[in-house]
Amino acid sequence: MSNPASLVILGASGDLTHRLLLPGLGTLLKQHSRPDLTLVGAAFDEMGDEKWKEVVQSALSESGCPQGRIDQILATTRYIKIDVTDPDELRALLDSCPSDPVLYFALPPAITMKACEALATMEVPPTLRLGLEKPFGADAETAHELNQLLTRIVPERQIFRVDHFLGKSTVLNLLGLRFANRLFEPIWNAQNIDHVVIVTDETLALEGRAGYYDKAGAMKDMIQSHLLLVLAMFAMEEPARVDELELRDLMAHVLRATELWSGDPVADSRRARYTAGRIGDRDVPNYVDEEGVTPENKTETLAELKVRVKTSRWADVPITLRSGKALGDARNGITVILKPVGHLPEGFKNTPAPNVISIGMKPENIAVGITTNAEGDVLDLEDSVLFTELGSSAVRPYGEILEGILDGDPLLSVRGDIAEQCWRIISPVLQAWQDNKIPMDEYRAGSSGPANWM
Ligand SMILES: NC(=O)C1=CN([C@@H]2O[C@H](COP(=O)(O)OP(=O)(O)OC[C@H]3O[C@@H](n4cnc5c(N)ncnc54)[C@H](OP(=O)(O)O)[C@@H]3O)[C@@H](O)[C@H]2O)C=CC1
Ligand SMILES: O=C1O[C@H](COP(=O)(O)O)[C@@H](O)[C@H](O)[C@H]1O
Repeated sequence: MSNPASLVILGASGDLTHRLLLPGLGTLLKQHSRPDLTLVGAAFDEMGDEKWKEVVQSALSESGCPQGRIDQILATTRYIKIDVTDPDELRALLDSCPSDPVLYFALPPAITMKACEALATMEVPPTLRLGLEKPFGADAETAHELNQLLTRIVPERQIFRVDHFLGKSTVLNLLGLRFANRLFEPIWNAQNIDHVVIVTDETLALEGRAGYYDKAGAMKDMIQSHLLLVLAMFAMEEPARVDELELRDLMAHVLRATELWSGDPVADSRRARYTAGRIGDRDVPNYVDEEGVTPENKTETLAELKVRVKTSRWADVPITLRSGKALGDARNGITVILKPVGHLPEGFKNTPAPNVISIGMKPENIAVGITTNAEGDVLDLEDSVLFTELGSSAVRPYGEILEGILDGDPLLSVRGDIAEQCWRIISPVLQAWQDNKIPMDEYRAGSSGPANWM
């Protein structure tokens, strides 16, 4: 049985709310009825209760939530027009919640900061929980300030820094794959792994999100948060038990040891921006011509970063993190390229390619490349793949994340020091980019990236 809670989505008219948050909630409600959950939508927009209910109905039914449970939510949900930076309006919003409030900040980071400053000036309900979207702050300094500000509002246990990649089943599966198999953990180290690549290439372009994205860019939007956390899960030492304290300590340990590969941001990072092109049957405009974009912001839509984890397990293993938008093919996952075998017996007709382990995040799967003899020829080597599709979790990543917040379980939320470490790692790169030390390359929308990156 769940506790009564009022889930207040600040930024209810935004892209995140209708595209990921509400559908995630729908998958959660499909699994577990939460009769005591009240949903409140709040934003600047004038949309009103009726339009909000349409948004909720459409997003929850798209996720397969049974109509009976949708009706339960629709019976009490309402929409409030608010400027979240105004303390009086926030106060009134909190006072109107019928049960323990959970404020979910689906807002641009600068607005989240202002809303938290407003909250810090008032007395809040002692049970108030805060769910904060990424990017957490806008740089290392503001992330630190935000952490300090938040602890003036509620204790750390009531702060949920959201990173929905931690709710993805393949990311969680890194634990099972490594620590519940004899096969993988013994080779999960610099003695056996040559290099690692973690990629999220999207075919989505800006999708009307200039207000947020043009101030963030690929490095802050994806690498600073999601991909560094995936790296932390990928590279962590073995936990004694799977709980919040162990996992978050071990993730922090990896991130504290993570540095730019050579220490020089000019050598260890690249950035690029898409120009007009075609993706499938969609024409995509030049990024700088997209509505709401300020070309002077010099926002990158594709970023790459090369790092190392300075522990004996990972010494000298280059790890590349890459993420971009408007690319021709979606790629989403971790590729682990193993070293060649120590010694290959003489006589084989060919040299085997290195074994590759691919952990797909979307779709979720694991592929292990192996080399065997070709049929009927003991000396001819050929490559094949052992492949398993991971059954996608019935609850989508945002459903998992919301479940943690509603149940008060911080396992899948990002601890404050971890968020700050992620910023520390990319800070020299952001500085070098700001100082124009690294060129802004270009790639055609629908291509696989800049020609000089191949
Ligand atoms: N979209 C995505 O795919 C993902 C987004 N996120 C994160 O979610 C956050 C929001 O992103 P996204 O939804 O894309 O952004 P949008 O620009 O689409 O939405 C921002 C929302 O904030 C509201 N807002 C802005 N200022 C105020 C204010 N002063 N008072 C009240 N409401 C305000 C807007 O209201 P109005 O429209 O009425 O002005 C709108 O509802 C970002 O931190 C982003 O990183 C995380 C994962 C995925
Ligand atoms: O956080 C974000 O993630 C989405 C990609 O998430 P996925 O679960 O669909 O892979 C990305 O499109 C968006 O720009 C970013 O803010």
